[in-house]
Amino acid sequence: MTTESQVVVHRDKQHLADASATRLVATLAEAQTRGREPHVSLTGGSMGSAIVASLQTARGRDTVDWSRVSIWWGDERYLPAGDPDRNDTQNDHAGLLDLGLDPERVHRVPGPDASSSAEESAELYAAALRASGGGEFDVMVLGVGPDGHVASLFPGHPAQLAKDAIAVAVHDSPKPPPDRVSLTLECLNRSERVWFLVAGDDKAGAVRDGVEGAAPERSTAAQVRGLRETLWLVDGAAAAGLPRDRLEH
Ligand SMILES: O=C1O[C@H](COP(=O)(O)O)[C@@H](O)[C@H](O)[C@H]1O
Repeated sequence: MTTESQVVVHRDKQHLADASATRLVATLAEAQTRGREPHVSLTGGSMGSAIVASLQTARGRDTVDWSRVSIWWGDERYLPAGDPDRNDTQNDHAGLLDLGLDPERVHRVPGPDASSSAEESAELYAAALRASGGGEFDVMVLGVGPDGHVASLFPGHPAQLAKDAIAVAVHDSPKPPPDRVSLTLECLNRSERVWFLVAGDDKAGAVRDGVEGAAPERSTAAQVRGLRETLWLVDGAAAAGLPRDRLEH
């Protein structure tokens, strides 16, 4: 845990998605200026597709060489390629592939059509991360569930406690579908920048717990910090449980 978290509040979900997309573009462009070939981890859920959709029209979009950006996911529902409930399918439908990415650098979590089990999928995904240099992300984008989960690591679930692993199989997920693959806390915590994207009043408690550093049984989000930056990018409704002196606008 290396950085203090900052909270940035946006007017509503759309402004949050648009501002986060602009922030991502600026961060990637700056990394490329330094000669980096950046790695970004995307998220599923309500904000996952919102930021991808906003990237289509984000200011400065063309300053990024998207063909040299590597894309990963923090978690995936263990379903076949193209299943509408997969996070990557939802991001694809939001326009991910219209950005000009190199398909070789879009690293999808294998589903049951490409692996024999969620365990094997996690191993294959971890191997792909190791082959790419070890699973250190420039930007880790995370949604947060109302129960405080990030990726597919649910508070109190055994997968949350996985050690010495990059990725882990998750069974009996409290949120459907039951079988998933997730990056581990150890891996999430090797990201330069961690950005939590959260909108909606049903998430106000999860945001408060995450920002205030609640225990693992209550909040997985609270266990994740970026090496260089930890940002809670939220809308006004999701920020409702926080003291005013924690907020930036
Ligand atoms: O199932 C998932 O849920 C979380 C949060 O989703 P939301 O719809 O409550 O915003 C998401 O971040 C994760 O990637 C996904 O698999």
